[in-house]
Amino acid sequence: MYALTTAQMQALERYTIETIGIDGGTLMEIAGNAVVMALREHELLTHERIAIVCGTGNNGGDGFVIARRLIDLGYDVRIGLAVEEQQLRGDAKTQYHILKRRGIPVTLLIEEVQTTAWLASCAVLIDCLLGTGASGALRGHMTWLIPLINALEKMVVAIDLPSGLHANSGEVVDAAIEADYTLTLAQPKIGCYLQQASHYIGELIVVDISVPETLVDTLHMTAPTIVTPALVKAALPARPLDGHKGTFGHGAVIGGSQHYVGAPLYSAKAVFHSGIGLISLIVPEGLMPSMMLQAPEVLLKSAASEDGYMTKEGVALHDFTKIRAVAFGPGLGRAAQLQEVAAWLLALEGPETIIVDADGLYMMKPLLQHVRATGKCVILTPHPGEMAMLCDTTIAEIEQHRFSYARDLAQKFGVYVLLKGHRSIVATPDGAQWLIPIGSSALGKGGSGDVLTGLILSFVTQRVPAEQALYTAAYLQAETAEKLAAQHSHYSVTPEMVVTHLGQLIACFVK
Ligand SMILES: NC(=O)C1=CN([C@@H]2O[C@H](COP(=O)(O)OP(=O)(O)OC[C@H]3O[C@@H](n4cnc5c(N)ncnc54)[C@H](OP(=O)(O)O)[C@@H]3O)[C@@H](O)[C@H]2O)[C@H](O)CC1
Ligand SMILES: [K+]
Repeated sequence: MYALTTAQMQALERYTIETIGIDGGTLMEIAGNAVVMALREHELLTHERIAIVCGTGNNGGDGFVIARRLIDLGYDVRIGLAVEEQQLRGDAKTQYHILKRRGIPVTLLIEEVQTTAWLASCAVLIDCLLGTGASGALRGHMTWLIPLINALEKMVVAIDLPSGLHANSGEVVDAAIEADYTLTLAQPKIGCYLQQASHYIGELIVVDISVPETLVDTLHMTAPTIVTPALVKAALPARPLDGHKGTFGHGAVIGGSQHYVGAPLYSAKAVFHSGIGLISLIVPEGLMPSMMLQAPEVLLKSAASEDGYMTKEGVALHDFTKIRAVAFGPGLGRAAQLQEVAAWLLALEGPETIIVDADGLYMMKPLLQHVRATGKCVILTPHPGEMAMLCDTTIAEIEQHRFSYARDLAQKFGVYVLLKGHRSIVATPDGAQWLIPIGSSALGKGGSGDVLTGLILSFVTQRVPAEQALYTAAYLQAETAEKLAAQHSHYSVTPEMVVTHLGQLIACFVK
């Protein structure tokens, strides 16, 4: 499954019509019928009255097909048109005339008081006002109709996209339908994962309309792959029955400073709950007493420090020859000597992979142009604020163009990037991207980033390829947090709870 732009979706549609030979009218008929099947399969219909509201374009045309088919199946359906009849064009106009010839009435929704009463008499509202063709601020009757639909607080199912949500950017100019469910056609649109889109989308269901996913390859498109449970299951490291500590590998966390004691501990604990063989935790010497008894499974190592921050000499005393991967940054702080640690780490023989998080990102930024020459696999895991620092721009700019900033950073320096957020993105040096379609507000707490870093470290140490380790870690953390939030609320789930409950989710995947 891919997240596509409007232009890409239109290219797939054009290919299906012009090259495969399924004409536009037939495609609309297939789409409408497929939506009806999905509505029934997901039990979104009621035997009370259903209203289908339609606009000028093909999204409205889909609505006419859906309405006709539901009527044929015995549902009590009302159809509303939010534009004048003469504004209809192409396949939508054809479908409108099919309704007319069938004697099915269509109500014009061009007057607010009557429309309110009309909508209020229905239990479910199906939104076919605008789809991928929407642009700019709302115009005409949509300006009052969309807020009115939201105010009625009925169950709303949006077809293809919630009307008013921009398919490419996730932007909402004035208002957009706040759907309970969005039945998107063929493939999800990229805007469903950007900005505030999740507020409008509700549950996203993808409907197959005979525009197959394989066309994305046929047409050589580059689009982010949406991470599914199947991809996560396939990426989990093998666990041979006779495996031992050496099989599952030795990783290290370098972090902690006088002000941040908990962060590296969270990373180290997450590592241990996800299959690694051995974990070393290297912290400034002053932190040793407070860490001693907190995680007995961790090999705790002290590094000489100055002003509460570790020194290169202090870290370099330790043996890294058997360590496969290092996470650099949790609780590290920022100090000039830490830049020396970063430079030493990049040049270090032994660890094949370096994961850079939190303040480590600030220390690594001036060195990024040297990454390619080292031949190491370097993974950056910024949140939007850290990404803005790395790209010398603002958070707002990053949030508006998440996919392009992640891809450009990865390609510029030959690094792997996990741009965190409500919908995290993975980008690789060769331009591939993955999108994690889930997230959790329960993770909006200090410590969550450290847990994620630990999970990534654990998976790469177990020799999971970097991009798979990134999307698997992010997916498992978000899903665990959501499952916990269902029991304990989004307010109360802590990073520690996520760590200790990860195993329940992993168990479901490896069954
Ligand atoms: N993906 C597929 O393979 C298929 C998709 N289908 C459906 O088609 C729509 C896309 O259809 P399209 O006609 O391109 O676009 P819309 O239905 O979104 O309508 C666009 C018209 O709406 C008006 N418009 C645009 N922006 C606004 C606005 N901000 N306010 C008010 N009105 C707006 C505009 O009309 P004008 O008369 O004002 O010019 C646009 O022309 C896709 O989403 C699917 O639902 C196919 O049915 C099956 C295959
Ligand atoms: K819609």
